[in-house]
Amino acid sequence: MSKYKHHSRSRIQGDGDGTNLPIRSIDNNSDYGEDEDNIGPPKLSNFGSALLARGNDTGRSNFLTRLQMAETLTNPVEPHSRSQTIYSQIQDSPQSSLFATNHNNNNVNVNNRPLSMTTVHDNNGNNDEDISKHSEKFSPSSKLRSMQQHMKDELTSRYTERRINRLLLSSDRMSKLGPAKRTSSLQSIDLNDQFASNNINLQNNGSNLTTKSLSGTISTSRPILSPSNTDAVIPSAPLNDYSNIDFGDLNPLQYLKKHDLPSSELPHISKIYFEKRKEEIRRTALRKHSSSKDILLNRTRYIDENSNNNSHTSIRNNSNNRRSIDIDKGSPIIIDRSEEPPNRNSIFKEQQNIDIESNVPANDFNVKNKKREALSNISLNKREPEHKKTKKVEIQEPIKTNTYRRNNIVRVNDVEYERIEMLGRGGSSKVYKVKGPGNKVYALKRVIFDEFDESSVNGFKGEIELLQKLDRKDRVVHLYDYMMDQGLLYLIMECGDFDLSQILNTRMNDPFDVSFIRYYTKEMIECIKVVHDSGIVHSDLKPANFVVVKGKLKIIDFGIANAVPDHTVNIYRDTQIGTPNYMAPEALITMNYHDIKDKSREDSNQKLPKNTWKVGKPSDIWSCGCMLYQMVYGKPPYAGFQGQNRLLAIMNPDVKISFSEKTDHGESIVPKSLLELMKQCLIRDPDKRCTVNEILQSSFLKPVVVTEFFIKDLIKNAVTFGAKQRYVSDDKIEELTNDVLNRLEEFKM
Ligand SMILES: Nc1ncnc2c1ncn2[C@@H]1O[C@H](COP(=O)(O)OP(=O)(O)OP(=O)(O)O)[C@@H](O)[C@H]1O
Repeated sequence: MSKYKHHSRSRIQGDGDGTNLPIRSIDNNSDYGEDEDNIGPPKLSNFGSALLARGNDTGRSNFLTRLQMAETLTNPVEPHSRSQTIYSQIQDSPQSSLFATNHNNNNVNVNNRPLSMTTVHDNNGNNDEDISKHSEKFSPSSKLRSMQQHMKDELTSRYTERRINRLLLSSDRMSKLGPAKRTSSLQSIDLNDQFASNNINLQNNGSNLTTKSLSGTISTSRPILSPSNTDAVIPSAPLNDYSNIDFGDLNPLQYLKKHDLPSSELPHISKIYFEKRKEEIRRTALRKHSSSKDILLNRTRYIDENSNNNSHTSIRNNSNNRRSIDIDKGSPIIIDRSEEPPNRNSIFKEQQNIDIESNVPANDFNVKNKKREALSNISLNKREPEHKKTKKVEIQEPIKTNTYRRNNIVRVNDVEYERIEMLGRGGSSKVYKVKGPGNKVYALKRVIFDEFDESSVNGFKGEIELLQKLDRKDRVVHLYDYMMDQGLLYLIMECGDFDLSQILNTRMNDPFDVSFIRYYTKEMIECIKVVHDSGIVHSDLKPANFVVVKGKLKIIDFGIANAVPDHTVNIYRDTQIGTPNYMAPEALITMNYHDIKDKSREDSNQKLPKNTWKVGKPSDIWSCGCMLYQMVYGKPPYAGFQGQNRLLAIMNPDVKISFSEKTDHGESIVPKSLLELMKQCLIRDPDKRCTVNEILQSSFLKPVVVTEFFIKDLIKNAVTFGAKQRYVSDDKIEELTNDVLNRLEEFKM
């Protein structure tokens, strides 16, 4: 610093009078922003290096050319040492000063550049202060002096220019951020500067750059906050009215130069410039604020509407159909907190933050007033827009990532479930494998229904009730939790591994395996028994409604199930739903109220809707028969008929189901017990159909398994008995037969 001071002074002393140094710039395109990294004023030598290293080769070569010209004029005979010294100093020595350093080594090659053939230095250690003497020593010509003076002027003006710009920049910054650290460096310049009389005083708000005079050296004083202090600076009156200046991309200094204005106008122009900048910043912030306010308003309105209507993000069209919202795209019920509008507290916090950051001395009355004013205008606009913009992006970013993450999260009664994969989908539902608290795996069924359709609401309520009723029954998936809200139903259930339809599909081309059929038939009937024993008709039994949970088949989905008192009782539906392939004829045949002659309704004169369908426990048995049939022959009984014909075929008693003794593969013989069971399940008359208990006791599910030895022994005993007894009565034969059969019971599986 002192070095810098010293050289500055030397230089001015070299000027002779030291006054009214014109502010000039060699390079109008100087990027003063580069200077931001330098703390404190640049050293002259740095500046010299920067001048050459700026990348402007033209500028550098011009400068060197001028040096060389001066050299040539000064010393046409011995051109070597002096300019080379300058050149190397400029290029190489950040510590040295262009005119201050004494160099004895005149053969320094910097950056492999050829040594300059000219010099303004001698080898005797004369420094820049003595340049004029030096010049006189070698050549007293006035032309040389003016040349050297010109160069010095140029450097001085460059330095001055940079310094002013730094001051302007720091002043600009101060206007936005309040006094910053750099202020102290500015102050230290001022304190150390012996040319304090030639000050440029910057006022704190950055808008007033005032000066008494500009001369050889420009120093800055500490920004003055107190209004009384500002009196100390009396700006000279502007030559013109600059209030309508259009700066374009120019800063005040560039403007000054462009319009060839005297440097004394710089403070006035700067004032206008900063005022305009401030106004621009304010407007940008206001725009930003108003748009964020709009968003806030919209969100608030949106939330209000939703809470008032007790609805959620689902959108209905006029025909009352829910817009299908895929859970993949985010559940409407999920509250994405990252998108919640900022509340008043957060805004207040932001204001506080801004106040803290602004770091304005609190004891200053004006500043306090400004603070209040800024707060009342919502002080989001108090900071630099660029800075704010960056901050805004930072806030926005997590929303994206959050959105992605939250798409996998579903909240049911305040418990979060993370989606793992989709297990299956039904008519109006999707079922997901989810991870819940404690990393436990569940099945989450999400059903969209018309919340304004009473029957569907009741239907789903019924399903939940049935699942709850059957809770803890071993053959029904366990319902852990549910949430029914605004057209969406969430069921958190026990998770199965596969459903029966998947199992059947994978075994489709496998050889006929009676054990497999027996096993799954039994599993299926066990499930149906639990349902029927609870007085419930499922009425939509199909392979997809059975899932294997830890090796056990369990029943899911009671969507259209109904509670009925006993096997013989039917219920009457006003809607025909179910899966045609597995539906019993009675569930398909439309009845009108004249046709209804049902035991359970004889005593009632109740009018029934015109189109009704009769379903009862036997309907489930029919469905069961269809599934059995599919396991044996690969497809349900009427699957050969397409579309409408299938329904007609099921309803038509003349369309008989064929029970082949051979499977589709041809080779295998279908066991009689199995054939018999299928026939019993697929009897058209529901009243004649077998029940679940009968199926469970059927010889197919309870076959007699005896050993070869048992058969041999039986035959041997029968022959021996016949040989000994010449006459055996019919009663005796019956008795013996029953005895054998009773013994066989023990061999039933
Ligand atoms: N608890 C569960 N565990 C494993 N998978 C399941 C579970 N619940 C349902 N699934 C799977 O999701 C599919 C559809 O489920 P579900 O049958 O309950 O839906 P739905 O809308 O009632 O279908 P539909 O109305 O057509 O009967 C099932 O076929 C099964 O593959």
